[in-house]
Amino acid sequence: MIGVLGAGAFGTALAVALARDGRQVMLWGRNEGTMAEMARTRETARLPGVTLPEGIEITADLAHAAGAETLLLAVPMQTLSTVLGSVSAPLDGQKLVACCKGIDLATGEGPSHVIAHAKPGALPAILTGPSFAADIARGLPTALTLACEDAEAGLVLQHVLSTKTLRLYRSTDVTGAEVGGALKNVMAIACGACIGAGFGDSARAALMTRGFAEMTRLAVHLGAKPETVTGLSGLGDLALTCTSELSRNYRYGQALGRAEGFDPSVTVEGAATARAVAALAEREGIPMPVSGVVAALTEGKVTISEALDELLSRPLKEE
Ligand SMILES: NC(=O)C1=CN([C@@H]2O[C@H](COP(=O)(O)OP(=O)(O)OC[C@H]3O[C@@H](n4cnc5c(N)ncnc54)[C@H](O)[C@@H]3O)[C@@H](O)[C@H]2O)C=CC1
Ligand SMILES: O=C(CO)COP(=O)(O)O
Repeated sequence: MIGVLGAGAFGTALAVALARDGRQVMLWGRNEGTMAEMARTRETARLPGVTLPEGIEITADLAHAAGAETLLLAVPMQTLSTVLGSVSAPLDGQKLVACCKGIDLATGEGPSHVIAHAKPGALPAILTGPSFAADIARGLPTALTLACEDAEAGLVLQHVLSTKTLRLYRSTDVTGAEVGGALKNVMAIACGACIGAGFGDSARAALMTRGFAEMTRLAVHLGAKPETVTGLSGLGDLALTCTSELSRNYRYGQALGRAEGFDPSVTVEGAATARAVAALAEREGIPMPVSGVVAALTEGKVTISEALDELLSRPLKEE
């Protein structure tokens, strides 16, 4: 049995893909009324046009869902610690796969460390890479990274969670996979802002490349392998999110670039993560100029033209 905690777009899409491939899945969401409606209609507004297969048990009972041997944690990053704290069972020996992307603002940690602190007896892993929930739910071909420090558990998870259209590549470099997934959202905001402000495609390509350099610098500093950053979880997801209007982070950036408002109920992981990264970079003494500018932009501390000036006025250096 696979339990999915978080019945938003991504958790539901994963549940649909796994159930379609014959897995028994429990999908948990915190709102009883919403879950009852989902169970009745077998539909959700988060994934229009998608029918939830019968193999998905829909529940608002957290303790029940948390009993599954494998748990996919598909809640927003800044709520992960609270959600895990609401599960009273220790989850010892259970595989906890973080499906969220970001860095916890309160602790400066990625999802696997948040899991390790909340449930020290569990086996943490991360599922990350280029994939829009709508694509996964429609059964379109997708390739992701499944990273787990315990190689044996990683192998089991790779097989449990791969389907005919969802292809998982295995890694033991959890830090590298987490940093890639977290930073690509920050860079997507930067790229969206660049396009929204009319700075052009050449500027966006420069931001993606320098953003990738920042991603690599932080990941390697934290002990990751550089080749992980060039994989699906890093470069792959950066390429998708910085170039597609289907990305919420990119669209949020576009709104910033146009000095327009943005619906605060939409999940935009890169905003809080930019602030977490800026604090981490300062603490560790790592230059992360694009992340710093995105953090300042999202906090309203600089305008889009001040952000551009800040990046362009940096001392000239070697690539
Ligand atoms: N939507 C996508 O295409 C993808 C999303 N992700 C990641 O998945 C994570 C979740 O994103 P989405 O599902 O897209 O967001 P969403 O906004 O569609 O859904 C978030 C869900 O979390 C629930 N939630 C919020 N706060 C909660 C709390 N304190 N306790 C319990 N539940 C809570 C909401 O009710 C909602 O059902 C994010 O980290 C995102 O980066 C990863 C890959 C693709
Ligand atoms: O992570 C994603 C694609 O891999 C989804 O991106 P957004 O959260 O920006 O929509």
